[in-house]
Amino acid sequence: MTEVEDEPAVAAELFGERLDLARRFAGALAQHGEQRGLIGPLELPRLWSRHILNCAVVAPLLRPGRVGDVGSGAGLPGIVLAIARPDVAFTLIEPMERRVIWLEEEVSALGLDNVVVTRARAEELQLEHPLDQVTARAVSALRKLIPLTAPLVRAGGELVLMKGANAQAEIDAAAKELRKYRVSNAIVETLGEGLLAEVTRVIRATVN
Ligand SMILES: C[S@@+](CC[C@H](N)C(=O)[O-])C[C@H]1O[C@@H](n2cnc3c(N)ncnc32)[C@H](O)[C@@H]1O
Repeated sequence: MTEVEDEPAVAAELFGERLDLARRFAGALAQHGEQRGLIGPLELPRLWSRHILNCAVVAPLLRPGRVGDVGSGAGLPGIVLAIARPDVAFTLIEPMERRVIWLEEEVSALGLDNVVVTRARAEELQLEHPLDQVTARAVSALRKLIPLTAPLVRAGGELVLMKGANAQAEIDAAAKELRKYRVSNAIVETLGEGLLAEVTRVIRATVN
């Protein structure tokens, strides 16, 4: 054992009996991701440890209910979370046609019956039922991400936004937007410490 736990055990715990689905998704992304413009070539060798598992550690934060993933792109974190949490209904929100096609193909190939893919810019989306939680990864800085995500969430719901090491600075810079969109209790939470090669940071905040 090195300074991190052994990754197969972490993956088995996060995905349970759906570990094979996660491996199939990682395999598809490794095979087609670069050619379809979903993932850079430098990311391929660390796809499993730095992308799939870094997204999967967010899964325990989700409540059974309706979760949207804004800017799903390659399916990170949306598809990974949908594999890990079959009890949650996911809406993957992505405006780019070729990425939407990829997401729809993977949802169908993996047989994910808890996922709907919606082609839209998040700020233009009209939802019949607001979401319980919204996730996003690598979409934009928090002050720009708040107007895209908070309006999709019901009062009392939550934002769970994957961020880098400067997450707290992003919260500080977004004070005006947090107020305007009635988002409170923004905190940075670190996930996967001692479990993953690189920790995952999320900003969690309540939408009022
Ligand atoms: C850098 S990619 C990140 C994709 C994925 N979340 C990941 O971590 O690999 C940003 C994604 O956000 C999408 N996006 C950009 N603006 C958006 C908007 N207004 N609403 C929804 N998605 C948006 C882009 O099309 C793109 O797929």
